[in-house]
Amino acid sequence: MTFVYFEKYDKTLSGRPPKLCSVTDTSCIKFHLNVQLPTAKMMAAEQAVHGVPPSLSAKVVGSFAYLTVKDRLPTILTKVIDTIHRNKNKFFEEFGEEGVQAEKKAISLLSKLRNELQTDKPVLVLSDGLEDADSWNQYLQRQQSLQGDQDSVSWFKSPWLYVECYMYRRVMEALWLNPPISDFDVFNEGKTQSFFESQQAVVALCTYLEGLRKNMAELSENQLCEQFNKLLQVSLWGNKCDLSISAGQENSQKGSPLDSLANLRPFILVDDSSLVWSTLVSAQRPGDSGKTTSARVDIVLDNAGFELVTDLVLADFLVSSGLAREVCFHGKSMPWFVSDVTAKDFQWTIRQTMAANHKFMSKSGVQWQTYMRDGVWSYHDHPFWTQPHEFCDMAADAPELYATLQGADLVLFKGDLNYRKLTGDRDWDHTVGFDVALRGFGPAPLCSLRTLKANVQVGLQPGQGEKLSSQEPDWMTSGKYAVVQFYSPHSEQ
Ligand SMILES: O=P(O)(O)OC[C@@]1(O)O[C@H](CO)[C@@H](O)[C@@H]1O
Ligand SMILES: [Mn+2]
Repeated sequence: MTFVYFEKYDKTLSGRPPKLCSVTDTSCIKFHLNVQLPTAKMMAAEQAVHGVPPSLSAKVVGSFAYLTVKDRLPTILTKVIDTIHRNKNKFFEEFGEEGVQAEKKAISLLSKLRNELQTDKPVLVLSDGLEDADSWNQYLQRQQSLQGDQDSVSWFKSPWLYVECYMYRRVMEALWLNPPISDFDVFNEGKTQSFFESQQAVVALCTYLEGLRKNMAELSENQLCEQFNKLLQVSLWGNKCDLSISAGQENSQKGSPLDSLANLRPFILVDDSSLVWSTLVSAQRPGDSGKTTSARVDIVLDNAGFELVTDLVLADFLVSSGLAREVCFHGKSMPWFVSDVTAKDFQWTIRQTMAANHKFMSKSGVQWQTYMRDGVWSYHDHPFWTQPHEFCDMAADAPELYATLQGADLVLFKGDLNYRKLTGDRDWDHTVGFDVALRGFGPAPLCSLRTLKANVQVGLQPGQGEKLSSQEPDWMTSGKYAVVQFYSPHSEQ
């Protein structure tokens, strides 16, 4: 099991994570603040108390969590501050002096936040009166009782998943407390840029989709399955293009994504796509009027820009092939992890696709708008997706969302953050089963489509993780590897 990695001292704030070296090479440890190295004994104690491995945390000096909290999160906050400042004139034009005052106050709150983070201050209660504030405050209490009263819940001492989500919620607070700029999306520029920079790839995908739509009726079941696998993999690798991992730096798709699939195949560490396919096929049932009914597929979205287009293309294929009768998209209700999809991004992407100066791209956009209008597609943004909970908490803490997902025949979870929440962002042994790591979460058959960008990975073959660790110490965080990992609650009955 990999517990601790140490960072070679590196002052650069390059987007990609710095090189990691193994636990045995302690010469390069850089101590930060008063962070204590947890011993194997401490970790074992936590596991004994909670019955599960400990949460990944910045308290493990040199770990990816530590590097993220120490370097990447402050960089993201600095960019947020810079973006707000650069938009000062726009705020003045729109709202006059009030807009400029709001800009100043928001920046001052964000600088304070960055300082709290960098000096490992206690996590503060939220008092902005937003709908979800109570739930965040209850979660803070929960963390405090899990941690014991000795230390306050703080940026470097508490679970990484929690503090990282909390940072984005505090960015929301800084804007929300400052009308008239409350609904300014600080990450919007990066998301739209990622879309425009991927135009060539988007055109290639829409053109391919058009060809498929035309010939769909002639495809044999095998050919349909082959096309499904292709578009599933395009959506999988679309997850490489997120902006949070690169601290907001440009990260788009240039050439045709379909051409790279064969070369990328060896980097899929777990491929359960045949189980995803059989789930879709077995959801086809004879309906009342003699017509076959097919699956409802839910897609828990991750990033806007190119990744979202790959998801829409997959969803279009599912519906136009008849494999799905309905697709429900789940997105975020506030700007989140730099590049995640909000309702505005979702609508904007469809509108931009419609307005494109390319026949098949605009045709796809019109088709997607029609699916939305007719209710074949729908978009939902439950507040639970922007809370810090592990998904095993969903049934108790967001029962109505759990019930909604139970109505699906298949739920696709896109991206790394969703994987972290599915597995609780814990230091699992790599050979632990995905079903075990889900800890009871299973509203419906589900599949994670994720490129690896955080050091949690379960469901590998014995020795597979060790081999990768010895060859490429950053295999879990480089975005080079991916998984298509499936679980069905029905197969346990
Ligand atoms: O969910 P996504 O978009 O695939 O990735 C989000 C992400 O970049 O944010 C975190 C780093 O700050 C990592 O867990 C993860 O790699
Ligand atoms: Mn994301």
